[in-house]
Amino acid sequence: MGDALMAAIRFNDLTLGYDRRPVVHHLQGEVRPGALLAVVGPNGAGKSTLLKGIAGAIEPLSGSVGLDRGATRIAYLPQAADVDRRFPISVLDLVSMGLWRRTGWLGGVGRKDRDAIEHAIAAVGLTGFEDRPIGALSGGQMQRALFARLLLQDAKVILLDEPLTAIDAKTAADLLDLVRRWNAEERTVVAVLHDFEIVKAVFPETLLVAREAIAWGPTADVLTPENLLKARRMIEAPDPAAADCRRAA
Ligand SMILES: Nc1ncnc2c1ncn2[C@@H]1O[C@H](COP(=O)(O)OP(=O)(O)OP(=O)(O)O)[C@@H](O)[C@H]1O
Repeated sequence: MGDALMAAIRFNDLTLGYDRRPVVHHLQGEVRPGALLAVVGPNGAGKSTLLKGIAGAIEPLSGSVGLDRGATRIAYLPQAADVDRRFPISVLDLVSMGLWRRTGWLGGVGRKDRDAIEHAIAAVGLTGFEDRPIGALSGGQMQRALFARLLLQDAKVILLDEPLTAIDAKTAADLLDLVRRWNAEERTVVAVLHDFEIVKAVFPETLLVAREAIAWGPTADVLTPENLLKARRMIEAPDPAAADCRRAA
């Protein structure tokens, strides 16, 4: 019971996949509250799948993700490619969605909420863009708007799937400042990233996945040439763990 309170996210022999085909196998471990954890690995390693599993967007094939869904609010930023920007809404509408949990679909937005929305938009440098349709934003501006929505969600656990991909250096630096701010506020941040320089500079802890956890711990201990080679080999080889899973089933 005491232990349960110590973890923000707990993986209990977690296997995730699609159509009964496992992608991430037998993950075990826990993310402590307030952790700043990078998830890295080759393309197709299962990083996005893992975030979807934590967010509850997909059900485990076996095992479980332990979190107190009632008490722990989760905010999830999907990969940019998964966000439909043809949806005809303005920046203001998009950012305001961060308050839906509080206001409900038809709930009124009071003065305090309007201030909070304004602050969030200012915090990501989008003041003046409020009425712009999201389809008319650059990739970087869209990512700023999505971060403003995350700010309003006020979640204890924040999941970011490749938040800095195809983003210029200035925007990346601004968004990383928000990540640092969340960390200072003792929120738990789990981010899928491909840029190891950013991981080393900002994320003290790293999980290297390639179908399974190859290494998990302090970033410098995880991002070694040996571990990265092991991860690449794991992805390039036929999937032996899938056979293991069938045997275990
Ligand atoms: N909706 C889906 N249905 C079936 N298979 C899927 C689905 N989404 C992902 N996969 C498969 O699961 C595996 C892991 O994909 P995932 O997107 O989790 O990897 P990733 O590590 O995030 O990769 P990348 O770095 O390329 O984004 C891949 O083989 C992929 O083809």
